[in-house]
Amino acid sequence: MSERLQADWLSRTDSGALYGEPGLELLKVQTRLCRAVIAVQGAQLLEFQAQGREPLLWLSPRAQFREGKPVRGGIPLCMPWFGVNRRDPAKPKHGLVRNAPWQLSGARALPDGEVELVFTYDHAGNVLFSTPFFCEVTMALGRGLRLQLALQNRGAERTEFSWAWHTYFPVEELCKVEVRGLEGCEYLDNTRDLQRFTQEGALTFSGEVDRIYEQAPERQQILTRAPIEARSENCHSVICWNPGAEMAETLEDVGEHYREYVCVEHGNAFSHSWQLEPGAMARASLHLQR
Ligand SMILES: O=P(O)(O)OC[C@H]1O[C@@H](O)[C@H](O)[C@@H](O)[C@@H]1O
Repeated sequence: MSERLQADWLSRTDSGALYGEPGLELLKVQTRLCRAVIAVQGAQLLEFQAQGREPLLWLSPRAQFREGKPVRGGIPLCMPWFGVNRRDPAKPKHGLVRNAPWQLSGARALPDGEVELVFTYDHAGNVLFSTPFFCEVTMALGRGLRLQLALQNRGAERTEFSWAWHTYFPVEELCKVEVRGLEGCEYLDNTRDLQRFTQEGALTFSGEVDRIYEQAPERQQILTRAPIEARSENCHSVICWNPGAEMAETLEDVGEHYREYVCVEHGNAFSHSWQLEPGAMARASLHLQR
């Protein structure tokens, strides 16, 4: 049973009701412009579909919905470190906010038919990441999807934060997908000890791809049957990932489904990580649309 919140376009449900796997609290958005499902844990969009268009996000048919565990698909937010923690590789990959309990702190309808949700997460500082920080994600859902991030260092020391919106996009034929908008960019190849290369032409996927593009431009297109446009502000890193057949076998929530998605992730990692002074706040945004 889903419980209606104050707005008639927003209801509370859970992963048992929607995906047959109890474990996580979910929010459902249904408006005349779109439908979306969001996990409160991690403030993670799991599904988004604009009226009359194809779904924008891929959610693994093998996704697991457990408290404190990452959900495979949608848009997890990786933070306060992206990928392997460089100071302590034993720490969990991609930081802690994707597995953390967030708060829904606002929900309102905008004049043009879009709706806006605001989620916050307040990190007190712990053994995983000692600096306290505050994070706010605003989602505007309409014919497209707009995400805004505000991150504030609430500690007493200058601290490095690296992060990305780790978006999973659905594709029909992995071997025919092209990502445009990265031509000529330098990237670090995570399948080759982070060696540096230059992207020649559009990015295609034959085998494992795991690349961190630096100084990425603001726009990319993911060419599938219904092309996807990504436009970002203040996201200087774009990370492209698909595990390929062999690595996918080792991921129990992916397996043979690796052919169904590509990740094109937007954020600031490696040389573009944010260095925030005590009290400083940084912002970024991402706009996605079919
Ligand atoms: O399985 P996870 O922790 O969600 O990470 C998935 C992938 O995320 C990508 O962003 C990384 O570049 C890859 O190296 C990583 O394998």
